Amino acid sequence: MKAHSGEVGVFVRIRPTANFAQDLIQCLPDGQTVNVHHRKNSRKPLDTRKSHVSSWSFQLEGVLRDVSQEEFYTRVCRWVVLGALDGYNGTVMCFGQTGAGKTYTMTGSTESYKQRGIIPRALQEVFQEVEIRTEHAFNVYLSYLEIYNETLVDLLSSLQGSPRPSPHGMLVMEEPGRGVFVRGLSLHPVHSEEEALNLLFEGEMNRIIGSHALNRNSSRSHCIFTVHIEARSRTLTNAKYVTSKLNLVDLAGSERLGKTGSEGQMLKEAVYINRSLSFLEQAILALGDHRREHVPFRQSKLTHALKDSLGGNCNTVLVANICGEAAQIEETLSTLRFAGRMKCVRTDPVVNEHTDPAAQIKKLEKEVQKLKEELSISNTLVNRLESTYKPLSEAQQAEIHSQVQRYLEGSLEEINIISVRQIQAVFAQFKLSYLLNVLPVFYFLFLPFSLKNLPSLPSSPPPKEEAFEEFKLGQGSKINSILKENKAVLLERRNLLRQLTEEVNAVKRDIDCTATVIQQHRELRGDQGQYLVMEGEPLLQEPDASLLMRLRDLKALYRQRYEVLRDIKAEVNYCQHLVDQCRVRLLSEFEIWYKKSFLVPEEELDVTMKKSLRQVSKKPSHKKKRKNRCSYIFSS
Ligand SMILES: Nc1ncnc2c1ncn2[C@@H]1O[C@H](COP(=O)(O)OP(=O)(O)OP(=O)(O)O)[C@@H](O)[C@H]1O
Repeated sequence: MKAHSGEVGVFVRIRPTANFAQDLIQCLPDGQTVNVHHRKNSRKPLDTRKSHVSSWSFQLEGVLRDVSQEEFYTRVCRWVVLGALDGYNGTVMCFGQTGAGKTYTMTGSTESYKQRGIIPRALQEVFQEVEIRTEHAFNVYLSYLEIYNETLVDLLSSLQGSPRPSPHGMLVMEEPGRGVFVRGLSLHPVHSEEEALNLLFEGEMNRIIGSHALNRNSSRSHCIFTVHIEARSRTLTNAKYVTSKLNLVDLAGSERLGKTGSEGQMLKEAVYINRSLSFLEQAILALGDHRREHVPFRQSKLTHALKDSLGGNCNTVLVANICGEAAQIEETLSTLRFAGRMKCVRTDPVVNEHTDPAAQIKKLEKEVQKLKEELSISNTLVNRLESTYKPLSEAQQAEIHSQVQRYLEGSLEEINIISVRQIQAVFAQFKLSYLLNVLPVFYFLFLPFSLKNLPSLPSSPPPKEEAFEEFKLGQGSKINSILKENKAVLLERRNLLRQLTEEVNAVKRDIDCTATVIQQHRELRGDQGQYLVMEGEPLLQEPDASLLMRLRDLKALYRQRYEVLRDIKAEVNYCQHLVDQCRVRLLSEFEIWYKKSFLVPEEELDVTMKKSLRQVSKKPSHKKKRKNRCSYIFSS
């Protein structure tokens, strides 16, 4: 199933009625056009003297009247569900006035199996496909979110294994790579259609129980049922996998406040619904206008939660549910206008492909192993010595250090290349020498190691610990003092870093507190009905200007301190690097000094050292050959 690139799929579904207003609503035979004629005084159809008739024509992807639930699902939703199984995000959303058939379309009627709606049919389709697509392993999870009066409710939180509700409540959030998600919303793994349906019923039940307990109307909320799908190939052993979200959204019914004459709790619910639907409309308008750079998604919980499901990287379908009666003609018109705007929103779905880091590592490890084996075979074929992939031993490192020093001093003409690892170690030694010579702090302290000032040779070597202390006071005193100095600088930088981190965290806490207070102010005003609604448009009152200014200043301070923190972090890393380098240098010089000072027998030397020493011995030397091999080592 390919994605529908282009526009959002918009369909109209007309609720069956015996009083269909034939003269006001005309469905054209093309199955895509609906014409509406509206008389200003249509509530009094007989009084036609002063009425003025206006006509509108809406062309959509489909106008569906008297279609069964099965046909509706097949024509409107099936492709979105199949797309989700292929890794495309999908959204099907029902919009319309109260009683127009949104819940019937989305969930269906409990009266008969035939009348089940989109959600149960989609769940059936998903698990049928999971059975068929044996080349993939699927993981399916469900979540069920309700938004009532701008409050987020987890309809599946009563289930076993759900995370404990966060003390901060649920929150719509965004993260790079993860997109929009609701923090604190429980996600439940399901393995069969039956298990999934049980969760749907549980959620429906919780919605009803919640509405009774809190004395509110269950159809006065927005509901988002989400099927989260993850698919991994069973045949390809690559680390790639795809994920998708299928959002099935039943919006609360839109209604005109004046018409219903509602008051108290009902009025408050209606204000919240109208406000969030008006924000939804604003977001849709912005999405449809390609010149607009900013889309106001954060104005309500609904638009924020649906941010990545209304167009863009998503197969989106809007079902505009309308009533066919003359008395509802104004609401029908307003629903069709919304549908017309939604048609302008563009979609460009792409598969959500991810790379599994653990699988990627496994794959690379296998590849390395294979390459090693191939290299080993090729070495055998050309009679080359086996390369080793183990890290260099201390003795090997000491030898490389000695070679580099002698090379720099001019006593060694060239360094024989043995392996890539050895080349890297040689370069590291060059770098270290360079750093020790050019950095001002080391410049005057650094003196190249000299073999001429060797101590007189004792008969048996002293313990290494003792010798090391002696070395640090004598031959290695310079590099030791550099190490000490660098350690002190590192400590001082680390303290500064700790101090700055605390400062930055304190500013962050301040920002969070201020933002919470601002949010509380806003909610308080909303609760007290201070959000005015004029002509369906909500008027927002801002919290105290001083709080907003404080938030702005805190954010600026945070940015500034964060930059300093970042610089200090880099300095600490650099200082740590220097300390490590000095430590290696001190140890390797000590190793050389120890061996040279205390006549370490040749057998104790590493094979690599012996080899390179022999190479040196083979070279024509301007120095006199000695009988004793050890004394020869010292002279080189
Ligand atoms: N296509 C249809 N065929 C048969 N009955 C329908 C159809 N659409 C809606 N109904 C019936 O109309 C009534 C109202 O429908 P429904 O509850 O789905 O409306 P709604 O838009 O969800 O309303 P609300 O916004 O209040 O939740 C229900 O009894 C439902 O069974």
